[in-house]
This record gives sequence, structure tokens and C-alpha cells, in this order.
Amino acid sequence: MLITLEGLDGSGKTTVWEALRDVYPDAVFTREPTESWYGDAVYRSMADEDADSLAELFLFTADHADHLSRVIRPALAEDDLVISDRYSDSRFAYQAASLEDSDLRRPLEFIRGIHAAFSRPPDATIYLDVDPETAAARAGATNKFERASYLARVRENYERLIDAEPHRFVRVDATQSPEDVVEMVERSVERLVREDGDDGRRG
Ligand SMILES: Nc1ncnc2c1ncn2[C@@H]1O[C@H](COP(=O)(O)OP(=O)(O)O)[C@@H](O)[C@H]1O
Ligand SMILES: Cc1cn([C@H]2C[C@H](O)[C@@H](COP(=O)(O)OP(=O)(O)O)O2)c(=O)[nH]c1=O
Repeated sequence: MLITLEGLDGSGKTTVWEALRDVYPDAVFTREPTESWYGDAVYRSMADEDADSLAELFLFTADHADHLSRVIRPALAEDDLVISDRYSDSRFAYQAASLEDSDLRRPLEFIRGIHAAFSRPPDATIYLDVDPETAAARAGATNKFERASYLARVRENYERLIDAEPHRFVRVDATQSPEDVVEMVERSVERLVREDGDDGRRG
């Protein structure tokens, strides 16, 4: 089963991802951007204010393709629980915001279309919901994506994704204390894993 963690920068994904590691020691914990030369290329582009947004989309997507073949698909073939800190929804939300003012029509649909051809959608996605101002303040604006005005557009895209697939997402109020957020997420993951097991027995 593949569970992804999504949300704005500073929403607390890494904090809950670390906490889940203690609860599920046998699960595969992974993240995007990945730790690979593809991930390095992505970080290089992020550090460049003038990077072309379309080229940047394809760098992130190349990193995802490598992540799928090297980590995600092999782990799922072994029936492992996989928990990824960011995944394809980050591309749909962030790169659609970056490409909003480009010549590209309907960037979010375009990016989803590219992924539909090759990706493996998550079984469930925990969305850590926080306002853009809190997110930017927590993240410390260390990269070009961590500005409140940009994050506001990213958040709108996440809302569109949730509207399109309400059953895949679990929304957690990430303005609560870290302890409360971790507890909510742990309870949600426990339920998702249990329901997945029930399905398996029925199937
Ligand atoms: N619920 C929370 N309330 C307040 N601060 C938080 C909360 N969750 C995380 N933080 C702090 O915000 C910063 C970003 O958290 P992090 O888990 O790295 O978020 P992300 O991975 O989503 O960018 C860190 O300094 C972290 O300690
Ligand atoms: C995976 C992914 C990340 N991003 C952005 C979101 C973050 O600003 C940045 C990841 O940087 P990172 O330092 O890992 O931030 P975080 O801890 O918030 O995940 O890359 C995209 O724009 N598109 C993507 O597909």
C-alpha cells in the first residue's frame, strides 16, 4: 500500500514522516525530491530564480520516474507499506502554480495527463492543511517556492485535487500542535492500513 504525505512547505510533513518511522519500522520510508542525481538536478533548478518552469516540471517528473522504478514499484511488488513525503500531487499543485502564467492551457490537467501515462497513483494521501502565511513562516522562505503568495496558489490547486478525488485524501488540520497533528496522522494511517488488510482478505 502506498500512502503519501502532502501539504505546503512547513505544513509538518517531515515531522510526521519521522514520527511514523517509529510506529512502522518495517515500512519503506521515502521522499520526493529523491536522494539521487535526479534529485540533485531538481534542487539545482529550485535554486535558480530564472529556471524555466516547464523544464523544471520535467526535471521533477524525471526524478519521479526514477523513484517509481527504483523504490516504489519494487517495494509494492513485495507488498510493503510505502510512505512517501511528497509524491505526484506536489507536481500537480506546485508546477501547475508555476505554469499558471505560461502559454500552457490548463497546466494542472496537463501535468496530471503526463503522469496518467506512467505513474502509480497513491492509495491514500494525508493532506496537512495549513494557511500559506503560517506555512511560509515555518518554512523560513529558504527556496523560491516558500513565499506566501505562491503557496496560496499551490493551496488552491491542492483543493482542486481534493475536490476531484475526495475519497483518496485525508485532511488533517496542521495548525494544531505538532503532538496533535502526529496523533491525528497516526490514527489515520492505522485506519488506512487496517482497511487495506480487510480488503485483502475479502479480495
Ligand atoms: N504542528 C506544528 N506546529 C508548529 N510548528 C511545527 C508544526 N509541525 C512542524 N513544525 C515546525 O515547522 C518547521 C517545518 O516543519 P517540517 O516538518 O519540516 O515541514 P515540511 O516537511 O512540511 O516542510 C519545523 O521547524 C518544525 O519544527
Ligand atoms: C516533489 C516536489 C517538490 N516540490 C517542491 C516543494 C518544496 O518547496 C520543495 C522540496 O523541498 P524540501 O526542501 O524537501 O521541502 P519540504 O520539506 O517542504 O518537502 O520542492 C515541487 O515543486 N514539485 C514537486 O514535484
